[in-house]
Amino acid sequence: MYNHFFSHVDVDPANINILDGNAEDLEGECIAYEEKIKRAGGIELFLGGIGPDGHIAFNEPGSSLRSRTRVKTLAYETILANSRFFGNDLSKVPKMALTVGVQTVLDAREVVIIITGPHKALAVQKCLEGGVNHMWTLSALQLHPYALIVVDEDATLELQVKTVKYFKSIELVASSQGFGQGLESGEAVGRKRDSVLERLDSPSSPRKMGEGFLAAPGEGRPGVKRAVTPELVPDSMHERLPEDGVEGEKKVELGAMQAKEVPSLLAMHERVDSAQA
Ligand SMILES: N[C@@H]1[C@@H](O)[C@H](O)[C@@H](COP(=O)(O)O)O[C@@H]1O
Repeated sequence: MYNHFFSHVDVDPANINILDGNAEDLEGECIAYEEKIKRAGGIELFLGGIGPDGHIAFNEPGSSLRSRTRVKTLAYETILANSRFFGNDLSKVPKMALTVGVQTVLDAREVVIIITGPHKALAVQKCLEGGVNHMWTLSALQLHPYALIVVDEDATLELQVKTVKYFKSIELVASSQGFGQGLESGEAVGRKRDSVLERLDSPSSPRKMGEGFLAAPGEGRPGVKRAVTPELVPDSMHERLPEDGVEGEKKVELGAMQAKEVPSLLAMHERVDSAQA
């Protein structure tokens, strides 16, 4: 960690906290680690990798998705994968490790996982295309609001072509619209939330709780009437678009397949209008 990471970034050594696998009281060490995270205000960014069996941190297959920092017995595959750090001598690789839990990772504000190589391709497929599953613990990230998985081409080998194309196309469209992968700072998100809450609570806010709800006839709560608000009148989406397209819209260069699909989607209203005529 020092050679490959900490020595390259501007970090105060006092702020480096690595679990001590040689601590006398291993359980105490794990409890203290969770407590330190809590006292620091939580993990801002969790950066990690996975094993070929899809484990995140050292949360081997079958780990509880609610797990926290604890002692974990390593799978043979993991011992094998980590033998490169021990002169390829299996007997020197520890058989147990201290690791943050799946829930510890899920609690981080943002998670970035870097996955390279064909030997991780099956794990990528299981975790991205399959459901949330404790046998492939990376899959728990499907529940995280800000998770980014960075892969090389080799790691995508087991994915469906459709999946790879899908992710590439949404990336292209998002960047053409000026959206990156960046996550706003916690403060900025907090400020935005405060201002929205303030607006909702403001007495001058046109919408108060209960207004605009549809109550079944005769079952309405006192003061709540069935009303057709302007929002409930169906309108045509295309009428909201300016004649010459959305202002500032950038041209999206899509592959041959999408190029055919996008214009037909944009022209959807025309088909609806002609069907109604
Ligand atoms: N605990 C796991 C390791 O078991 C795994 O090997 C590594 C990925 O490392 P790499 O991307 O170098 O294979 O991620 C985590 O740290």
